[in-house]
Amino acid sequence: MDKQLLIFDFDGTLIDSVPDLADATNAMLTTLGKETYPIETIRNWIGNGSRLLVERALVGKVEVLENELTVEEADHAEHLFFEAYKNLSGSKTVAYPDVDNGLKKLKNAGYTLALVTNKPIRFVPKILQSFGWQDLFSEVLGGDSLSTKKPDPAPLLHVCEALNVSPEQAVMIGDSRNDILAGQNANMDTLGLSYGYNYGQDIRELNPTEAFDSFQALQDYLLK
Ligand SMILES: O=C(O)COP(=O)(O)O
Ligand SMILES: [Mg+2]
Repeated sequence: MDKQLLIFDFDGTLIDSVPDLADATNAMLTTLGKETYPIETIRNWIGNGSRLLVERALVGKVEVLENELTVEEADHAEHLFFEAYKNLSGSKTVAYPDVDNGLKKLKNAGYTLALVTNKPIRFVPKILQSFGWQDLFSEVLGGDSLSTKKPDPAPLLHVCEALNVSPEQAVMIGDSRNDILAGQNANMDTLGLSYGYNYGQDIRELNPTEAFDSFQALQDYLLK
């Protein structure tokens, strides 16, 4: 493939972090004396960063209506979630099959790698370190690194600028509509992965440039 820069999403693309995110969400709900949810429900609330995950858990559904929660209520719950996730993050999180090897092969093949996640940046270095990936990525941005997050194109364009690569030379790779829309909004090719978290919707419905059912298939395509 004639691209230079691969911008990866994190949760649902490289790592399966749902078990830890679900535990932290349920710990927060338990502290608040509220009903907890099964992991399969919580999986469909991931993708727009921690704040929206917390708000969705508080109302028990994906769509959070205006005025359904007070800012104070959501702030307090988010604080409880952060405390729980700080302790839990990484304990049940695993890399998807072939990701560890695949990332190293792609880097060795000459691609520049970057990471753009909607996860708050403070949780990212510890997880990268736990997989020994701290030196793989030339740029790493979290959901709160800039004033906007995916599906806004700003984080992707920021990475391109920092690495002096044009959007045409970059490709966004992710599991969620937020990744595909961010890439499309940045005028980049997009590669979708079907195994992650996309609100239960097939990633192909977002019309990515290509879509794959495994990291191995993605890797084969990129190394062709
Ligand atoms: O934190 C989230 O909501 C999702 O994170 P991601 O952007 O790495 O998939
Ligand atoms: Mg994701």
